[in-house]
Amino acid sequence: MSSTRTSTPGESSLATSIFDSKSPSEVESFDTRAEKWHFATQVVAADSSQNQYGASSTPIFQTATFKGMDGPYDYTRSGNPTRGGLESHLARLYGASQAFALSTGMTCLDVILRLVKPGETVLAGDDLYGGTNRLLTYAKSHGGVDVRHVDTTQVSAVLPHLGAGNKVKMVLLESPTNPLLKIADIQAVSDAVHAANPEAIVVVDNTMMSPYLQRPLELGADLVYDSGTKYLSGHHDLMAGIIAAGTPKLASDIAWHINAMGSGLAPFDSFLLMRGIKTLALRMDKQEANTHLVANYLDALGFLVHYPNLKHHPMRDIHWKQASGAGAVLSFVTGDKQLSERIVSAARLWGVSVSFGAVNSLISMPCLMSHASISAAVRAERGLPENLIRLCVGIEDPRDLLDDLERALIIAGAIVPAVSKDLLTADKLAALYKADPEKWSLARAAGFKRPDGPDSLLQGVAKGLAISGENKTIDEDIVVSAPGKVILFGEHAVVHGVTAIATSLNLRCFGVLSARRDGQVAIAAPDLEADHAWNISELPWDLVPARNGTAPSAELDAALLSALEKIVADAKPTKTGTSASVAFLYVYMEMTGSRANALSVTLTVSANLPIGAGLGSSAAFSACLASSLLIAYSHVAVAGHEGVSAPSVDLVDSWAFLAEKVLHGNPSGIDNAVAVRGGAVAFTRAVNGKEGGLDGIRGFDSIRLLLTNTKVPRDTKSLVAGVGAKKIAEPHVVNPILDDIQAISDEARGLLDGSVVAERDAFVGRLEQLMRVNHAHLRTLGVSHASLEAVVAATAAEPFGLTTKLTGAGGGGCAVTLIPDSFPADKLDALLANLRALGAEPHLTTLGGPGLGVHRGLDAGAGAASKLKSAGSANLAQWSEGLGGKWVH
Ligand SMILES: Nc1ncnc2c1ncn2[C@@H]1O[C@H](COP(=O)(O)OP(=O)(O)OP(=O)(O)O)[C@@H](O)[C@H]1O
Ligand SMILES: C[C@@](O)(CCO)CC(=O)[O-]
Repeated sequence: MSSTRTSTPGESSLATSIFDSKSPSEVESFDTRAEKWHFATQVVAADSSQNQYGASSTPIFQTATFKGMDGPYDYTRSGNPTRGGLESHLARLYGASQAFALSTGMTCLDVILRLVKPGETVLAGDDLYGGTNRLLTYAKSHGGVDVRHVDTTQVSAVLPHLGAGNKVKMVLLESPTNPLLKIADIQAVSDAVHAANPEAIVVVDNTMMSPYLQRPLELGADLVYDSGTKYLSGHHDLMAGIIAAGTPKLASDIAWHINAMGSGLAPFDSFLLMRGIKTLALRMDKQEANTHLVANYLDALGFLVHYPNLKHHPMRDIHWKQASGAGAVLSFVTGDKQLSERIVSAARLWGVSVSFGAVNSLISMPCLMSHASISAAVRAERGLPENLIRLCVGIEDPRDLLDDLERALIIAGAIVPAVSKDLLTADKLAALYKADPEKWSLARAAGFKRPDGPDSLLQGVAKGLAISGENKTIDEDIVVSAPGKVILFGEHAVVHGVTAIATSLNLRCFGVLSARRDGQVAIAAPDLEADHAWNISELPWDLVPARNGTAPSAELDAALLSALEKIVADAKPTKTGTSASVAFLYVYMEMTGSRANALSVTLTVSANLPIGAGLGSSAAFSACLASSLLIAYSHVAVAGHEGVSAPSVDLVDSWAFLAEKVLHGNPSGIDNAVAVRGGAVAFTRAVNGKEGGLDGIRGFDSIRLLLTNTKVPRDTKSLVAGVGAKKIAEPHVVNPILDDIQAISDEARGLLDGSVVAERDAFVGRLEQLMRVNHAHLRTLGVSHASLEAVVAATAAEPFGLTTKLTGAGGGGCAVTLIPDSFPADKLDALLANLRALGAEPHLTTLGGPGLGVHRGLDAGAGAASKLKSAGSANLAQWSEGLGGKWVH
């Protein structure tokens, strides 16, 4: 830092200050010590210890006038102790003879330009802030100043203007420039200017760097100004400008003008600025680290990025010679102005705002915003691309910043998933971020590419926004399937945090997501006699909740849900068709995010599962819906003939759960967990701070179960809600039941997984006993039904003596009967006949089996969707065989 420093803080102000009471030796000791401190210490160590009450932060002297004739202050325009304290502090930070705090950065330039007389020349850069340009133009038109714009980032472009006869009084530099981040060699230009004319002054607008990263007075400049609104304050809650003068002569000239014009900073703003400055180094470090990640990410995606830390920056070496950091502003070119506009308007976390330097991140298009006052022709002449986007990076978590930026780029059509790349799972990305944030940012970029092809960009843009009226769609059919489930113990109780035991079923729902090219999205569910299409442009996209990353929101959005219920009701579907359509549109819209990202597709679904019978038909449907859309949007990759990876399974589960929430209101998540993962599980929902969990169990396949559909239709949503209401109204009845069902599930789990060893007969006998008690509890909870009790009675009657329990939501639907190993076939036939006579439909169904299935290697032209639509639920196995290829799980 310069050795020209203030001997007392007060001297740096226009007037002497309250610090005058300090003895020279005290002041010396502070300054001598401060000399050795690093910048991050100096910004904090404002020397305010000597004010009259020993206030540890500079007090606000909110007064216009001061009493008396011979005191150090008389009028705040000329001097104020709060401003004086700030200015002393700033003088140290800039290594200046004196520093001045003014009302704005532009006021600083206005004051500085007053040092130039009519007829004298000002050389200014050609990549300047719009406001700077405006003021210079005024000086030219009204002040008779010869303003010339040259490329000040090339010393050779400056030299020809310095010869005799040019009357160059001032050379105005910005480095890095705004917004193209070009670099001027401050030292080389200063040397050249001073060699040509010792009277000429070099002025540097240092706003992009702040004195933390660059101190131009040390490089030979004469005056520095800085918009204090930016990094110095850091919070966009005040406006200020700073002038730091390298010599007493310049300081006294500047002081004269400030006093004459009255442009000094007000006391309250001086106080705020002082407060902001103390965290300058801390903020800048974090903002810069974030900017490196964003710059790397955009660079790796193939955008032309301007940022002095990137290896390809043409003047990187000069920058690092004169500055200790690359700052927190970058700009990049997309190649298309409308594309840039869409990116900017799709950003959510990045605020669309002019200015920079605040702790929050901002995105802008300079040509439309900060540089709009420069005419389009001049912008073009100076090489400022209209599509340039400027990012001013804040202190947020970089994971959120990249998430938001990535989402904006996708929505705008600027990048598309690089499907050929192995997509990193969320877990791997999280680990990578922890280990090496830079690698993490590059790995994220590797998941995407810019749209390629002959008219790559324009095509991508058109696709991205569907401007051509043609929505994006998928390249080939996506075919999926998922099983239903049987709950053996714990239904309903599981909603309230009790463990339930369930297994998958060999009955499944099948789904085909197929392409459309008419700007519509559709569902065809022949089992429900539902076949509906909606115009994508007419869906309520403005209601889609903002979301981070690929996971769904935790809660349903009431506004979106009710809007979709209304839209679906207008199509007048059947009751089941209504709920399926609403669930489909809800998941589709939330996953898509915005209209620009929407795929025009049809989901065709059909199941050989009875619907609304307690066997998890809704969860199987939800899993098909979630997985096919996740594959379509490339959030889930199915590589070769391998199944879906574990993290992708979790992702499908979370989206299937979202659909279940639409269908069931308050589901526990057990049905979708089984539909997606298959096999048998012990599932505990995380509620009321209790930890949830999901464990696979074996042992189900060793027992024979008979499933009987009472064919009495019911609605899971209202049955679940009924138990919830009872729990609130009669906790003394419901809570002990829940505790007992927990004990039942615990014991059953032990028996099934073999951790409780029992003889076979005792094992079956105990399971039957547990089923009886569990069924009685469900009856008390009010979810049994006469039709279910009839099945219980028919199976218990002599000569059968079997145990039956309702399964799933109850209220009708299915019952499950345990068939002991020794139960004879003829008796079983007789039992089936009795059940049929009751009007029920008994099935000896195989339990267990795979979860989510994805079909690979579909025969071209298989017409999977139309065949599924017409197959009929009894013929789905045949339909599946006719697809060619194979299922992977
Ligand atoms: N084959 C299908 N096609 C389209 N939608 C279906 C299909 N099967 C189920 N659904 C959706 O799931 C809903 C049925 O859900 P419900 O929860 O009432 O029954 P369930 O899932 O069979 O029973 P439980 O939840 O007790 O196991 C239907 O109204 C429909 O919205
Ligand atoms: C009744 C219930 O426990 C099972 C429905 O299959 C509800 C749920 O867990 O979401």
